Amino acid sequence: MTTSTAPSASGTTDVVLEADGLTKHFPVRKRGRELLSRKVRAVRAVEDVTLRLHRGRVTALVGESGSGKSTVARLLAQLYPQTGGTIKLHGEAVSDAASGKRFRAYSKRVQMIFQDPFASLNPVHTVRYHLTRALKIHGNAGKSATEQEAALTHLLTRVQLTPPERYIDKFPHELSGGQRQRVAIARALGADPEVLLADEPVSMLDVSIRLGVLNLLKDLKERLHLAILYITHDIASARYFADETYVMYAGRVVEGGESEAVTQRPAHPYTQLLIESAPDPDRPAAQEKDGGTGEPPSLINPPEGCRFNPRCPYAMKVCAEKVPPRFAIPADSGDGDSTAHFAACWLYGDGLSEADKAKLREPEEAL
Ligand SMILES: Nc1ncnc2c1ncn2[C@@H]1O[C@H](COP(=O)(O)OP(=O)(O)OP(=O)(O)O)[C@@H](O)[C@H]1O
Repeated sequence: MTTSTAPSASGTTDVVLEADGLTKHFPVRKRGRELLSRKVRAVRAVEDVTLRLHRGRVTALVGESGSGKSTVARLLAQLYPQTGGTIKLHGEAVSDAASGKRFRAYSKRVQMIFQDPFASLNPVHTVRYHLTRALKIHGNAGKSATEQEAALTHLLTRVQLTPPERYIDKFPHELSGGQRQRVAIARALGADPEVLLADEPVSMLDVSIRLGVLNLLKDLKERLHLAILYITHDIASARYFADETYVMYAGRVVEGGESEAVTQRPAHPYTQLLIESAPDPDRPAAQEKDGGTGEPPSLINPPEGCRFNPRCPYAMKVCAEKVPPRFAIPADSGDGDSTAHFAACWLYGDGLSEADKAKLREPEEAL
């Protein structure tokens, strides 16, 4: 059974931001003999991505480097125009927010946090400058100096940089990586947004402080009911931190659903590979896989059908011919919402024999 609309793991209708069929192709500059050809070459970075972000929920977008995660975030932030598909905020199409005024109105509601807290703050300006600017741009600085000061104090307290007076006049170089990322988050909150798009917000931080920043984002989700997109390479952190998880491979979403289901009962062979190759302290090192055979494909000439098919141990003829739609994965108990978990994989297609499905549970035999 295919799922007609993008399934929501939450079952809620409180969708804040949604993408349908989102596609981004980056044209490649022609060289040499290509100059004579009319053919337009492009990096097909994001292809037909459908996802929903819900109020008060964290949605993880997981995948290896180059799978298109950051491009999805930048499209959702309207930093790039999309090649195809639609983006809706509270049901209203926002595809052309590129112009100054409309972009500002949009970015007030949808804010982005970048991976590198060292690059995202201007080294010649203090925390006060960064936060005041954000408050002013988005009309949240109040009507008097006292109100502005109160708004600054409130922002720093929100991101647990307390007492605020210890941080407010510091320059970025006087702060640790974790503190800088908290300032970047405070700056985003200065817009009073509904959506935070967090592009690998902890991957450049020391392991010891990552959890603190993730817990802060979780706290913001709960207190401010923000819809958060959490982009990561680390599927283990998605289980801990995200309510829903989508897995991307080579520009396409291959699996999605409640994080618990996706991480504990991964259905797509790529998700299984991702989980098997993630470091796990409870598993002997000898059992860890090395990421499987092969490399991610070229996105200029991606494989026909399922983009994972050249690496997939279960690949069938159809996998190299047709792009698989999203197939619902029934809950273990059989009584769950079967639309909550899906995999874009022909192994779950109608007509697949029980013997073929059983192979999925016995990967060694299938190989
Ligand atoms: N501005 C651009 N011009 C051309 N190609 C681009 C551009 N931005 C991204 N790409 C290509 O699009 C593909 C997806 O890149 P993207 O950065 O979205 O992946 P990612 O999953 O976020 O990777 P990482 O985890 O390394 O950031 C890559 O092949 C990348 O080289």
